[in-house]
Amino acid sequence: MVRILQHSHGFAGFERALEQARQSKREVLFSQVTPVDPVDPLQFYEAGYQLYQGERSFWQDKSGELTLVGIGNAQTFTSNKRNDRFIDIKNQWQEFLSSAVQVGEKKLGTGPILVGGFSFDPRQEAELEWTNFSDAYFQLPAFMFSVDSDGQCFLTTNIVCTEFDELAKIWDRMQEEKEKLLGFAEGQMKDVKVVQVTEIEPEEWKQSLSSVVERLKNGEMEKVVLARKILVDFDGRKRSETVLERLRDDQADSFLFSLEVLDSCFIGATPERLVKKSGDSILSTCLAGSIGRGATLEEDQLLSDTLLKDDKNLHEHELVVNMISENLRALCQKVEMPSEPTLMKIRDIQHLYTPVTGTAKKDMSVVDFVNRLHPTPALGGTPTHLAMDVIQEEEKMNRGFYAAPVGWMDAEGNGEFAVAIRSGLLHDQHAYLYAGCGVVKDSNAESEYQETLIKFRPMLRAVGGTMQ
Ligand SMILES: C=C(O[C@@H]1C=C(C(=O)O)C=C[C@H]1O)C(=O)O
Ligand SMILES: [Mg+2]
Repeated sequence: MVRILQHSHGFAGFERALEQARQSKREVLFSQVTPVDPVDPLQFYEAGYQLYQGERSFWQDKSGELTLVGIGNAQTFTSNKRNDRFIDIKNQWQEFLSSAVQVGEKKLGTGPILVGGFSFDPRQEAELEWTNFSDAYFQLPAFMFSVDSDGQCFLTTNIVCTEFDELAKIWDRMQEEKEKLLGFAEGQMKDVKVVQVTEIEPEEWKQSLSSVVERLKNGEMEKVVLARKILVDFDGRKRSETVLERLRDDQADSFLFSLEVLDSCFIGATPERLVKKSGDSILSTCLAGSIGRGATLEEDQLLSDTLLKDDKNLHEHELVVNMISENLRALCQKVEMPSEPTLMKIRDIQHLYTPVTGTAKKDMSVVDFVNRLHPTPALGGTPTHLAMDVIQEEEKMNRGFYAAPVGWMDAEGNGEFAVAIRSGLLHDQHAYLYAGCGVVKDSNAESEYQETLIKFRPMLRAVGGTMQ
């Protein structure tokens, strides 16, 4: 566990961490939390552009309880351990923290925190656009700006000390950097233009979907989520802050995230929580079954009523509820949920929604929950392993981190992960956007295709593109 020196002055703690690194000849994390004046988190993100492009992260939960902006890599954690990628990251993190020294206030959402995500299915081979991402990628930011639910702001500075470090130099440099980042004045950003939006083989995708429907009718399995991608070309490199800004304006009640890895950025605004853990309380979400929004209140209400009674959508949804509740029961003492779904309405779409709460058994980390829950039938299918094989066979693409867990975790195993849908990857002068839908035996290729068009909308709008 992290040693917390509550009353110690920052520099004293830093000296101590360095001394420890020298003695043990190992890396020792020094982590300092200081309260800071409020600034716009996106402004802080933008402040890191010049020096830390490719090493930035952004997270904002859907209830606005916590915003995290990470700038600069104090350390990255990756894994190529395929199905063991969750446990591998958890173990690396615990091992890394065993010697850490922390000074300053200890509040949830501050201190040593990893921000990142996992791949959807490690069997998929990395296509060009995903080569920067391994089976798991997490950033321990050098500078992390946190905003809590009261709007209080904190800056965590993380320094990984080694036996060779020169104490005074590093300390001074970090203090200077910190001041620069916090004092950054927003500049005028030149935005790039969309040149072209291309759907990738939509007809083939529909055919493939129809063939899966046949297999579902034969009873081979119950549900498979099939996804596809579209390609957006720009006349230059699209900056992630412009996308985040648009997403924050349009999709404020979603989880907003960005994860820069070298010259790529995985970014999105997802309504779907996988799991949140704070102390022993657990929150998860079943989200599946969709219909569009109406142009008028009456039309919208009509669509809502239709969705709440639609057997095909209720079936899609029920499979998710069954899987999530069953798996949470294995890790919780108590699990509770309403017996009927309600609606989650967001700007372009409405979904069937069932929140699930639980009380975690002892000594669990949020990663243990992620490990157990991913992939849920909201993004994989039922039964899971058969659905994953069908996805692998039928989808002519690599999902990368799309539809996979993205979020954060702290030293005590608290954290939150969302399911990274309504998302895309910025790379070179392109954005690759992803959307999928739950296919069951009553699915129809054309209407599932239409459902993906709606799901592409928020990201397409955020990158400045249009379709049709
Ligand atoms: C697969 C996506 O969304 C999932 C599929 C849904 C559906 O088919 O009804 C609804 C919500 C999500 O669980 C996506 O947005 O890409
Ligand atoms: Mg659906």
